[in-house]
Amino acid sequence: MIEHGPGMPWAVAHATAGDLARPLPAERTTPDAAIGRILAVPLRAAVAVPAFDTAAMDGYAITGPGPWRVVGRRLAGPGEPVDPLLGGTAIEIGTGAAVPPTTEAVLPYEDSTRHGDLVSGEPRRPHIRRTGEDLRPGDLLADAGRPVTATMAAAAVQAGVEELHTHRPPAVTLFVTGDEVITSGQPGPGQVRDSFTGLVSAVTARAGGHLLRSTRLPDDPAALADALGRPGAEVVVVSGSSSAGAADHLHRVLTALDATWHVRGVACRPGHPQGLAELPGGRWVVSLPGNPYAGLVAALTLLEPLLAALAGRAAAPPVTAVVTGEARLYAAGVRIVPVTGTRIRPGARPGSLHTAAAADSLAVLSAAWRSGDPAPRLVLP
Ligand SMILES: Nc1nc2c(c(=O)[nH]1)N[C@H]1C(S)=C(S)[C@@H](COP(=O)(O)OP(=O)(O)OC[C@H]3O[C@@H](n4cnc5c(N)ncnc54)[C@H](O)[C@@H]3O)O[C@H]1N2
Ligand code: MOO
Repeated sequence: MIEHGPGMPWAVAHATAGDLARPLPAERTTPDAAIGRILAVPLRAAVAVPAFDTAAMDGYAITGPGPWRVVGRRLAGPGEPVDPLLGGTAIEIGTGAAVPPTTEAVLPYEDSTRHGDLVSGEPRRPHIRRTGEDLRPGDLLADAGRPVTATMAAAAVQAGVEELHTHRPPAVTLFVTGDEVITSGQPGPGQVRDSFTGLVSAVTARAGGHLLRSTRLPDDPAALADALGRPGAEVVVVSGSSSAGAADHLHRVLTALDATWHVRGVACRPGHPQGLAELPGGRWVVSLPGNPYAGLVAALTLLEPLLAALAGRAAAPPVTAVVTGEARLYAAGVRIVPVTGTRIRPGARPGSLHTAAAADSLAVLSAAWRSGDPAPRLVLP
């Protein structure tokens, strides 16, 4: 059962979830498969960029004083190296083609005049991208700990990198408890439709993990114990069953499984009965209160920082920004309210998501907060 008293201060709970877990081991993947993951080792160029002396314009590769006699043509594409250019000669060249050794400049078509096989003009700039002038093998592209973006993956490919070393993304399984919860169709009398699976999936993906599956469980301690005891994902999320009711078995089951509690109740409204525990063997259990808005608060307070840490992201305190408006503050902890821009959206209740649906973030208001003061922000998924 949830401990009596207000519970762990919200900021301590949030920081604890981000500090507890070490990043999962690194894996090698293609650059594209690494997008969204976190670099486990620095990313360095494998080859020079450009890899060869390259024409930067369409025109003529020239050397020596003009006019130049055009002795050949080279367009971008594979091919044996061409012979060095002799003084007073030129070859017609395409952007991206390897320039012949000894080329002094590429004369763009628009700066040149051609009569028969003679070309003349005034080279104003070399228009040659020299081997390695952007990157040399071993140059640093990104430090360990950086998230791999699509741009970074493309830069890695350009620098000849075939594999990136990134932390394995944490896998999550969600157990949706509650005899009253249905996962499809319109609820009948006494039933509610599951609103956790989509939210947990989105928060998980944003933190760098992936939701393996969501399974509904009845309010039955044996079913819950069996589900938690089975090997599987690194992180098990349980929605509902977090509180004091006759059907709320999670705390008893975790005690029976010899779990260690790291967070057991948080001094916040809503979301008070949330928790974070560790099973023998190292799997994590995150307990989300069944009230959907309270569960969302818990997903952003405990699940997201835990997953981010497992995915290899450095823990960071939440961004703080000014909040204006009115809220009923909670004397023994924080009140967590939906906010659009700086403005509080009034009327959020633990069981309902519609107020948060119209907001862009949640603001964490201390008992001392006054309109216009900054407060930590949790961006809504
Ligand atoms: N005597 C006490 N009662 C309650 C306390 C308390 O401290 N003492 N805490 C209240 C608070 S705060 C919350 S939050 C809830 C937490 O409840 P549980 O986590 O045990 O969840 P349930 O009782 O199963 O459900 C609560 C509520 O949420 C609805 N629900 C559950 N799962 C889903 C789902 N997947 N999708 C949509 N809605 C869901 C469920 O039908 C209930 O209405 O306990 C208070 N009680
Ligand atoms: O804190 Mo419950 O988490 O109010 O709805």
